[in-house]
Amino acid sequence: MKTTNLGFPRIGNKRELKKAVEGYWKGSISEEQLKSTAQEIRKINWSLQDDNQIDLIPSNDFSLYDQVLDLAFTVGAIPERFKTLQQQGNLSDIDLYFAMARGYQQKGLDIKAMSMKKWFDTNYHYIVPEFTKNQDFSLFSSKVIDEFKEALSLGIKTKPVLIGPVTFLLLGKAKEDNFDCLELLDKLLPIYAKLLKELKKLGAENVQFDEPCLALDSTPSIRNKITAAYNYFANEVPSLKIFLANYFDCYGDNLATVLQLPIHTLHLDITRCGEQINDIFTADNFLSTLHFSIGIIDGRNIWKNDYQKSLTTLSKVIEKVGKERILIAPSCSLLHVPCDLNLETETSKINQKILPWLSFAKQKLGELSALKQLVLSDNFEKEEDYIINQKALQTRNQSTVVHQPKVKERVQKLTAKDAQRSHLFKTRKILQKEALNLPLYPTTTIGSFPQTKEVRQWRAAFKNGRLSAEEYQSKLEEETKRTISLQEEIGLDVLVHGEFERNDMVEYFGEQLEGFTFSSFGWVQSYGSRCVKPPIIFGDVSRSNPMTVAWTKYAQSCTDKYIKGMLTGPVTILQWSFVRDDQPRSETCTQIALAIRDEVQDLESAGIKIIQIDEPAIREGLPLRAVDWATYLQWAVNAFKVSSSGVKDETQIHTHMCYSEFNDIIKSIADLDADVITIECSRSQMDLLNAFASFNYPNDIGPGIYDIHSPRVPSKYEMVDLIDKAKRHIPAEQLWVNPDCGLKTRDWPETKKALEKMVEAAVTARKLFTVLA
Ligand SMILES: CN1c2c(nc(N)[nH]c2=O)NC[C@@H]1CNc1ccc(C(=O)N[C@@H](CCC(=O)N[C@@H](CCC(=O)N[C@@H](CCC(=O)O)C(=O)O)C(=O)O)C(=O)O)cc1
Ligand SMILES: N[C@@H](CCS)C(=O)O
Ligand SMILES: [Zn+2]
Repeated sequence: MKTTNLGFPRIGNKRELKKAVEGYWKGSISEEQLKSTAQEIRKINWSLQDDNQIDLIPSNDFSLYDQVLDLAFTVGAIPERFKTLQQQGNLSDIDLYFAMARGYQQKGLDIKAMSMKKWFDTNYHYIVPEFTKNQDFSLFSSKVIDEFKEALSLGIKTKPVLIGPVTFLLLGKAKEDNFDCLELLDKLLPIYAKLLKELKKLGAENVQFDEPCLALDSTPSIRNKITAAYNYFANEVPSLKIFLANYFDCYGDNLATVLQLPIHTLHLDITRCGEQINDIFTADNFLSTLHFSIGIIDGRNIWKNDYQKSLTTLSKVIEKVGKERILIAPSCSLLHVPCDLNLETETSKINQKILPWLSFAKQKLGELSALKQLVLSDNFEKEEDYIINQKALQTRNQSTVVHQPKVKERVQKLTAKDAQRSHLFKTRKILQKEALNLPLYPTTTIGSFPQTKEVRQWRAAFKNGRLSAEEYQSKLEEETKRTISLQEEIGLDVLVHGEFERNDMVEYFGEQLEGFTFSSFGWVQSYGSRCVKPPIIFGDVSRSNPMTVAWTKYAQSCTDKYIKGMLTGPVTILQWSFVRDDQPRSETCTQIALAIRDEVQDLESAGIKIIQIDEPAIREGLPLRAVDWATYLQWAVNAFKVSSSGVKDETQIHTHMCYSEFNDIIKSIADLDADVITIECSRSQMDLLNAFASFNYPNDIGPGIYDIHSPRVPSKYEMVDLIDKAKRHIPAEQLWVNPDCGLKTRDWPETKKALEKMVEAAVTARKLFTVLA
């Protein structure tokens, strides 16, 4: 029996990679310095896994930006505009790579970045490969080979990780009509084969192919492609052991196919789909040579593994196939959990009572080797590792900090009425029009304004005591006031306070809610160099004090215009936190919803007439298989409605969503019954609105008319054009004008210019509307 790992976090314990990459972008460090930091991180990660006696250690799980972009780069799937850019701008390969991820606006050139999308149901974003019908592939980068050699020189023969060809093509975007990216498989496979042969020559024995597309609803054509690809590899490189990994859900209707593949090992995510063990071992057609990687350590959450449960599962598997054909593994790459719990020392903000219940990436490696030892032990119950583990779990189960009867009671007492506004939108719209008197195409922003280095430094200084609470508050109030004056000058209709007090839109709320704790160094990569520090929900959730009322009231005191109160919604707080695993997610979500409801009502009582409850993660939380959607949508929509329905009809509730496609869930979006929804739309040139239009979406919509992910300032006419496009989908009286998302990652000069143009565009669109009417 062996242990293996599927991938390790690459940002470094203290986000060394983030700092180096951003330093390189700013020009403060050289390419060599960046590469040396990257190499040091890889070395630390490999050594750590080696020290923990992991038998099969991954390589090529490292990335300077994103592993899907790495693969596109490796197989030469470089869109034409970037090939031209490289020539015109004389870019080095590394600058070409970053240009694909971030776009390029220098030397008079203006090239749009490739788009980003959520990686399955995670909060990690990948760069979407772009494919054309006549797409050619070639071996463009030797990263996979280089990193294998690098580990070899440290005495570690790794298992290189590659995203499988079928998943890679399915994740891509066809840049031309009427062609299916999967048609490119035959052209792509020889490039993979070249890599495999080269790896084999260097001594590689195992290669991991990640094919998480197998966790999605599939088709016979996709299954045929899977069969074709892995038969091809087996023929081309017969002696290489192929480790096929699917994670985040069951193999489902793909199971029969994968059980027949000429592969060495099949990886199963037991944390998400325990029942597939039974399915496999009751199937009469799996190959007697097949090995199984049992993904039993949760790669998506931070709770200690329950050794008793795991050993029971493992013993069932061993009984069927014997120890020799088993590997113990995390359920997926450890990319989705923080690096090391040991960084949370006694000075950490983390609740010290909770600490013994947790396990981050490094600790999960320890769990893997401990489990292996326990399986091999004659009397595991007497082993120290087992006793300590069970004691920690017992303390957690019995802890008084977890269970709050009053919270449970409040959830129990909820009725349908609590999740329903008093009147239908039609009536509310009239009342709100009277109360608010906003123009046609009202202009607003999504909430955050630039989180400058200064703002972050004030927060850091406040946290470590170098700035008093009064000084911190007064600095943020000044920044808020300045931002409000600016919004007034620009002529926006509905203003925001700017969210300067927030480290993050979820962590900020987590820090103030009961039942949550938060780490000091628990960073997880969200995209590129950007990281988040997900709060940890360990117990029943409630709100003991208002969280945003003082900031919002202060902002409202600076202006006669409306300030939009700004909250994060229950589903998003749930989705972007590490969630307790001892009760259903729906229960935890309802508890959060009640806490947000309290805040909404307090904002209303403080005189705030417009309140936005952000839910960018509703779509991301959708289960991977359609059969599970209805249950999720029912409780997720209900939670939002619990949070938003405790106010008067005149109070206008907004919600905001980004990174989402709405076709699949449009009915549920309508069921949220928010008075206004603002959505990210500009990159799709309003195509996203099709879903709303064909559904005759009844409430108001603000389709984003400028892309906030790029420093580029759109012209007024571009935006007038987008408003016009939106008007072709949705009646003008329902439309709002706003950017795609918050402005926290932008700089001030471009923000100011873009918002000025946006307001000018709304004014022009209003005039055009009047003329045409
Ligand atoms: C909307 N998005 C979000 C997602 N998930 C979230 N949980 N939150 C989101 O907003 N998912 C989808 C998208 C992803 N988008 C982003 C966008 C931007 C970031 C980002 O900027 N992350 C920051 C970290 C933010 C943060 O917590 N900042 C802290 C400061 C922490 C820090 O760096 N401190 C320094 C000292 C300060 C200094 O001197 O500058 C230190 O510790 O060294 C804060 O503001 O207080 C990032 O840096 O990556 C993430 C997701
Ligand atoms: N209110 C948040 C939403 C981000 S999705 C912001 O503006 O940053
Ligand atoms: Zn957003």
